[in-house]
Amino acid sequence: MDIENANCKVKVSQCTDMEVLPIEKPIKIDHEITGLDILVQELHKVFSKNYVNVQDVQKLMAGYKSDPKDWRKFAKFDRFRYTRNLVDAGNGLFNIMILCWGPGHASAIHDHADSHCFMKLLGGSLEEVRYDWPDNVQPEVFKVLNKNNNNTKSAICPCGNDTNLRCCQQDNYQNEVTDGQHGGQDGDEYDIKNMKEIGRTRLEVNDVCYINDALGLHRMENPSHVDGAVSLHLYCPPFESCRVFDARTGKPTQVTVTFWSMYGQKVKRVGIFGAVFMIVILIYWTDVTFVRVKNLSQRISPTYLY
Ligand SMILES: N[C@@H](CS(=O)O)C(=O)O
Ligand SMILES: [Fe+2]
Repeated sequence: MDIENANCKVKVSQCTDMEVLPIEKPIKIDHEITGLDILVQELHKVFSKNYVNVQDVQKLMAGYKSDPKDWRKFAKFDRFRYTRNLVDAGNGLFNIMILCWGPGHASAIHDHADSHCFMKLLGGSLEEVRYDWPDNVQPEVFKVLNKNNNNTKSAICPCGNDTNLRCCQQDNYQNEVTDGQHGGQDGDEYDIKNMKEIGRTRLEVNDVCYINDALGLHRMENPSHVDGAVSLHLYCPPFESCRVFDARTGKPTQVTVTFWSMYGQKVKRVGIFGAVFMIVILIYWTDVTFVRVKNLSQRISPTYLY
């Protein structure tokens, strides 16, 4: 498999039988993209084709020069954790979002649900730490390739000498645990020191990087204690859940990814008190309706119903 030429309209594990094309290195930026809205338009054009080369997406993202006036309206920070803010849903073929990292905010070690993940730094700086898959957990792509973890990774890592399109690791998820099961068919034994760090990359404004499950796992961190950081992420195909890994043992947990805002509007969340309130109202309403129906039924046909 040659990830640099993978068709990112499909999951990574479905890219294994593609034709190998010559690789252009370093990736040249064909033309400058003059705004975030133009970048989104260009991405729609590219994704309207049957085949979308990983490099085409990298080039487009690299061709856009970060300008806060383009993305300020999407950049919504939270005090406690990084936020995911949807910019465009890409007709279901990709999604593009802005992530806002407060000082010291970080993601947990995660995978990318067999999708292709592109990231561009828009503001501040971020550090990406990449990890090997834990011994007893395998991504779908390794199962398909039927190769061992190490061989696969070294064969396909697209890192070149290009400093702008650096290979990096990152993930996307937020901290809503939806499934306490750990790994399904994956092994049940998780040893301390299961997570092996395999690289660190500092990203500066306008750097673009790419990761998928064949390249490993990662976490991102805003190393600044003072400044925020803003990054632009594109995932294709889009995914709704991924796995996070315990940094000490490598134990995986399935989590749902959520948005803090969509198209510049904060997503309304029902907190625990809101949920309890709604349940009380529902019980009250059901009870009132039941009594009404019961009374009505008694009037209509009392003997039949009782
Ligand atoms: N993949 C993470 C962000 S990162 O840490 O790469 C997310 O989508 O939330
Ligand atoms: Fe990520």
